[in-house]
Amino acid sequence: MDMKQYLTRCIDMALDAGSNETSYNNSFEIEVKPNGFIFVPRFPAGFILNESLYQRIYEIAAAAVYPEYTVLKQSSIYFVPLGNHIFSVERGLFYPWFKGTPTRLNIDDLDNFFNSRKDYREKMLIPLMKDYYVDYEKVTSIAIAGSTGSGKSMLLTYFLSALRQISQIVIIDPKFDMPARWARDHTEKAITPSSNSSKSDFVSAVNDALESALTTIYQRQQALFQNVNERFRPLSIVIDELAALTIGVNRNVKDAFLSLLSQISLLGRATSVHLILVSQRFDHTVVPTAIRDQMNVLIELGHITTKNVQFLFPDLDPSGIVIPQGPGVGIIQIIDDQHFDNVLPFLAPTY
Ligand SMILES: Nc1ncnc2c1ncn2[C@@H]1O[C@H](COP(=O)(O)OP(=O)(O)OP(=O)(O)O)[C@@H](O)[C@H]1O
Repeated sequence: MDMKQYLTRCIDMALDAGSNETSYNNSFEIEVKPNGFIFVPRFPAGFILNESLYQRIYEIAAAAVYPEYTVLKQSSIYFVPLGNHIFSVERGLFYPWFKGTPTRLNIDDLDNFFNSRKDYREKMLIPLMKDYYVDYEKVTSIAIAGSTGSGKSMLLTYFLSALRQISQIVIIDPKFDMPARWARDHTEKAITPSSNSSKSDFVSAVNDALESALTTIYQRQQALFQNVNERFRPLSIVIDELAALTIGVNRNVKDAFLSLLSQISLLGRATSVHLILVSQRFDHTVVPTAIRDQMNVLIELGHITTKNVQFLFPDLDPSGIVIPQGPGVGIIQIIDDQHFDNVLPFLAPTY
């Protein structure tokens, strides 16, 4: 059986299951293309071509073609005109896919791996999975979410090793944990709480660092005003466990922190000032929606459920996305002008 026949049967049987009145039999056709397949309904049909039908077919097909293909989840119905000028079959529902499944990178020695990348452009392309890169010049802010033990620290260390080659880094580590140790071992700057000062003092120190980043942004804006082609070395502000900075802190200090963070997230794009934020959750008590909306690399690790993804991916219903099991696994979306905006299964690099 070829893919066209196989998909037709899978969809036909699953759609008809449990329904007495509706027969899909002979009422649609499947066209298989290299970059996806098209569900072509034959009108008049006994079903309604709506969002719910689109997503049901996605769920059936995504599982049916795994692991030969990965069908890309769309947030809404994807119509395509077929251009054949036959009223009954002039349109279809498109399901983009790519061959195979997302594949994890296994790296022996992280520092060696990034040191061996040669020129600056190559270093700017941070590999995240096999044949899947994020271009640091094209994105401003990265959000990493996930429950305890889901692999956030390991992924953050990976990003830090990559960024060390291309960016000035300021690390903010409220838990005095892995990022602080990494900074010590790699002689980078880290802001951490100290035993003899209050939490508000610590957040005030963080605010000083953010103000300094904002000053850099203003200076760079001036430079850009003079010369629109001016390029800057990236400055990356890395904040681990964001929630720890906003909970239980003096109201004024917290408001100042969130206001600075919002300004950096809004203005950093043109001036190469980046935010990398890590938090178990990104609900509105942790980060205002204005900041969340500016994030253009979104990663959720751990258990992927509608409830868990609602903050980083408010429009996503994750049902049907085939996510492998294991540590450092979840979903990713890169919003730039190079990737499709789809949410993909994600396997964080192992090293
Ligand atoms: N990409 C990965 N590849 C292989 N193993 C991983 C990966 N990510 C995480 N793990 C395993 O899962 C364990 C927990 O990961 P990690 O400490 O990064 O989680 P976390 O989300 O930072 O947890 P916490 O919030 O408690 O700090 C790691 O010690 C490692 O054994």
